[in-house]
Amino acid sequence: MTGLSVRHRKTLALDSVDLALGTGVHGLLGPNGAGKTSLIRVLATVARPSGGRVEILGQDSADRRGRSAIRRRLGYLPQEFGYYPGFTVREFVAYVAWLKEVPAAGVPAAVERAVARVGLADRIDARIRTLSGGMVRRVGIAQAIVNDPGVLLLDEPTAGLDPEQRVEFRELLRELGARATVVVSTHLVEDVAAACTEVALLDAGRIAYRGTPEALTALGTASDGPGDHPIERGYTAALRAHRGPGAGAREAVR
Ligand SMILES: Nc1ncnc2c1ncn2[C@@H]1O[C@H](COP(=O)(O)OP(=O)(O)OP(=O)(O)O)[C@@H](O)[C@H]1O
Repeated sequence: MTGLSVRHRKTLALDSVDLALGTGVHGLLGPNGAGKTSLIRVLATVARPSGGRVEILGQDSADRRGRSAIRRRLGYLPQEFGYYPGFTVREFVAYVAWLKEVPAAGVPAAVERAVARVGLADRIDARIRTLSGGMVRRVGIAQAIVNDPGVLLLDEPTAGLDPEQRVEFRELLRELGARATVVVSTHLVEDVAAACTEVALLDAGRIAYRGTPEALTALGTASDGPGDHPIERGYTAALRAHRGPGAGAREAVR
């Protein structure tokens, strides 16, 4: 994306962001209101930017045909994930497969594979309304991966997952990131440290930091800022450097 801006009435949620994302798992970090959801919604083609250009999988998202092509190859788990409570897991994930134009003959196997990958094979014929919050979140992840997406966008996917499920989910992220471009917005820096190949830190609609989780951790090791874990200290150090005046700020940005 180049020069990407998103405005909500008077709020500039994204301010001319340039970002290129390739295969791998990209952790999108930032304080509340930094613009993470606004960025993911534009990448998911559910929101139009106010300015700038977005190219996804070689297609221009400003172009109607480009958007249709992108949507077939995209997986998206929104922060507020809408589903039909009366559907079974199998019915719901199959419905999304159909929306994504997965060839009909391949749908049953694709659904079973996606549901198994999130550890819900034994609940595949349960109605979604009978599942726990964490299980519903996993249904959300299953629907996002059913079309074997080239770009997978997950907005706070680990919210509501218990620690064991989070560990399993990180493993799944690493697997998915081997072949796809995965963007994960999260407040949990441990998830980033464990599963991401790259980090983008947003602050007030701008990129405050880009680097590997290891580099962010190293920034934390060198800082005496707040945080219980070096990557948390790296997060606060990068934010402070971005916000503060002087040469230090520029150094931390790049
Ligand atoms: N529909 C909307 N109408 C007005 N302002 C909005 C709307 N959606 C987002 N905003 C504003 O845009 C800015 C960016 O919001 P966004 O939801 O993208 O941030 P975020 O990084 O995802 O935050 P969080 O971590 O709290 O989910 C915030 O200032 C928010 O108040």
